[in-house]
Amino acid sequence: MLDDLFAVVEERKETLPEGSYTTSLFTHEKGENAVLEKLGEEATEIVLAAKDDDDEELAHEAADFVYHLLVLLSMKGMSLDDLRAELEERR
Ligand SMILES: N=c1c2ncn([C@@H]3O[C@H](COP(=O)(O)OP(=O)(O)OP(=O)(O)O)[C@@H](O)[C@H]3O)c2ncn1[C@@H]1O[C@H](COP(=O)(O)O)[C@@H](O)[C@H]1O
Repeated sequence: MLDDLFAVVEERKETLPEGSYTTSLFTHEKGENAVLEKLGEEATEIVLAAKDDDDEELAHEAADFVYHLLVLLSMKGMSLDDLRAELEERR
C-alpha cells in the first residue's frame, strides 16, 4: 500500500498533472518549504492527538504525515527502499 502511494507520488512528479495537490508540492506553487512546514505541523498534531487519546485523529494526522514524508523522500531522489534498508540495518 505504501508502495502504491509512493508510485502515485512518483508519477505526479514525472507528469505534473494540473489540479493535483502533489503536483503543487513539486512545483513553485507550494514547493519543498510547504512540505517541511506540513511535516512540522502534522508532527505536532500527532503528539496532541496521542495526548488526547484521540485514535481517529491520530490515524488522520499519521496518514497526512506519511503522505508528506513520501513526497519529501521523492523530492530528495530517495525511495521507500532507502527507508527499508535503514530499518533492516536495525534488526
Ligand atoms: N494521501 C494523500 C494526502 N494526505 C494529505 N493530503 C493533502 O494534504 C493537504 C494538506 O493537509 P492539511 O493537514 O493542511 O489539510 P487538512 O486535512 O484540511 O487540515 P487538518 O485537518 O489536518 O488541519 C490537504 O489538501 C490534503 O488533501 C493528501 N493529498 C494526496 N494524497 C494521496 O495522493 C494521491 C494523489 O493526490 P493528487 O496529487 O492531489 O491527485 C491521492 O489519491 C491520495 O492517495
